[in-house]
Amino acid sequence: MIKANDLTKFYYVSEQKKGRFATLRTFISGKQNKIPAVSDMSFEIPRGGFVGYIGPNGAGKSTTIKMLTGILHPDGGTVEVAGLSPQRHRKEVARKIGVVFGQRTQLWWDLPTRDSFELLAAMYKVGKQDYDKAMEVYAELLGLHEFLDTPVRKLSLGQRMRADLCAALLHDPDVVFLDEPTIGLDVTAKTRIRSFLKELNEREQKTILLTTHDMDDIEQLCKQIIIINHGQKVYDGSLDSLRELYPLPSVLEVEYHGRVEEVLLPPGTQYDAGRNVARISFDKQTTRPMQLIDALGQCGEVRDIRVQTPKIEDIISEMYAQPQMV
Ligand SMILES: Nc1ncnc2c1ncn2[C@@H]1O[C@H](COP(=O)(O)OP(=O)(O)OP(=O)(O)O)[C@@H](O)[C@H]1O
Repeated sequence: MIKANDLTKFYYVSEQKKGRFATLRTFISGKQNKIPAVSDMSFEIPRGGFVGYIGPNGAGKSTTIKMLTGILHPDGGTVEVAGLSPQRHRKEVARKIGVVFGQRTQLWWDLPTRDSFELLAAMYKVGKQDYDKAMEVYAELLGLHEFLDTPVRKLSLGQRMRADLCAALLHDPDVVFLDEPTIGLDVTAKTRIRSFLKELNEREQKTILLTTHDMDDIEQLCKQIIIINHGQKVYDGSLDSLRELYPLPSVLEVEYHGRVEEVLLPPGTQYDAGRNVARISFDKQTTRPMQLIDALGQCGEVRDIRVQTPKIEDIISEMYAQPQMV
């Protein structure tokens, strides 16, 4: 459904002069540096795939999405979405894809949410029957009824994200690109969006490419992950295989009120007497955090519990610490 072949993109950035009148001298010199944002990127995503496209800040994720959606022209390589080139067949591809940028909205700020949907449906030439059917399904699944008549600027972030998802799906695209759809949302809002995306992929067989910095999004949703760093692909496969290659533990931290029975702490626990905090590493695949919470709860009166899961940045650091695998 999506094919990228040696996809490459450079940006040209003015060479910054230093010292007196730096801005003016930068402007006059006109010298530009060529910065590779994406280099020789190749991957394939099958119909019905759910792919996490991940990497640290500045890795080249948004630049790739912009090339896949036809917003940017590649400097090298080719891309195909639903059998078409987004650059040569931009309009046809636009009908086959839906895009959500978590940081921006495609809805009209001052209009009631419903009016934005109607405008988008008219732009995509969605017939009345299809529009009504899509609204019936998505408004229900995303819980939009309560704010359909509210202006977009008055929506909470979670409500706006749900509305943006609906807007991206009204023309029934085969492929959905999601750039950080859960950014800034609370746990309940994230859970709601994730279960919707799962259903969209499983029931409607939409092909989804998701960029995110949230490992829980990846764990709960993605069948395939592609990791990029400095514009290059460093991993393409399942999360389970990645975990086997780079096992990284989660960490449970328990903070206590008052005295702690240190002798009862499970083996491997580090206890920081100054902060009254116990820390233990565990593998989420083999150990349930509840078992450890129970054990640590026996050692004193618990004030707070925190679980830290490995971050994608940690996995990438680990990959570079073991370069033979990259
Ligand atoms: N318009 C631009 N002009 C010049 N350089 C750019 C431009 N857009 C992005 N870049 C640079 O290209 C590289 C890749 O940027 P990109 O936005 O694709 O990364 P990203 O992985 O999406 O990052 P983030 O997770 O922070 O959104 C970065 O070094 C960035 O500074």
